[in-house]
Amino acid sequence: MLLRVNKSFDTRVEKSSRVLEVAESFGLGLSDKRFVIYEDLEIEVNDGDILYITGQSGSGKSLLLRDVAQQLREGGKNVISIDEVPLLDVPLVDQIGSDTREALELMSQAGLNDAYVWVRKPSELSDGQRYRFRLAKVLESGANVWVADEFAAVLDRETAKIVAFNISKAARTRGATLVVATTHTDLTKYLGPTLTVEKLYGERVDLTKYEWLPA
Ligand SMILES: Nc1ncnc2c1ncn2[C@@H]1O[C@H](COP(=O)(O)OP(=O)(O)OP(=O)(O)O)[C@@H](O)[C@H]1O
Repeated sequence: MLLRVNKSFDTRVEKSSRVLEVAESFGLGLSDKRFVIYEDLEIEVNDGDILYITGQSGSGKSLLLRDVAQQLREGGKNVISIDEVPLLDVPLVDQIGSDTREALELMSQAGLNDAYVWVRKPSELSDGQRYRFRLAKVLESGANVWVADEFAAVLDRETAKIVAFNISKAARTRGATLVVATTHTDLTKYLGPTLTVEKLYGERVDLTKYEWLPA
């Protein structure tokens, strides 16, 4: 599916006296302009693709990820976003999988390998543990597009790499499309993306396609 992304904002700011002070002190022009982040960016996303969106904070990763998710949804895909996974206030092992075995399998795939954690409720977990549980729920969801903003940002880098490898493998196994965005650029080897999108300053975007041969 060929997606076209356009995104721009009005740069009009509220001219309070402090804003005017800042503008004057730092030579900031306050005339109304368009702030263009994406202009006719074309991205081809097919079933089973793995998109790795990187770029500095504020460069436009989330905007792109949300737009891609929305267009795929409009194209009839069943899209799940890790941020939207609802969690129940019961032990983890009771809210995933059709039985205990499957529950543990899903959580292990998402990098949750600790029995102590399996019997805890989401509210008793660290951010990183909760993130991995959400990933496990994504694996279980049966959706054909998996979207994760701030991907693995709350994980230490070693765990992030393992989780990236596991989720990518799970996506390939299930034929799901995976779209992740993060400032971290150290996951290419582990995700094995079919497309990397590096958002640079202004409207600049670097796209790199990879040929990936299933093992
Ligand atoms: N509603 C809005 N009005 C004006 N500018 C906006 C609006 N929403 C986002 N922006 C601008 O668009 C740019 C991209 O935002 P986006 O959230 O996609 O960044 P990001 O790369 O995901 O950053 P981060 O890694 O910090 O989450 C930012 O510079 C932000 O200021």
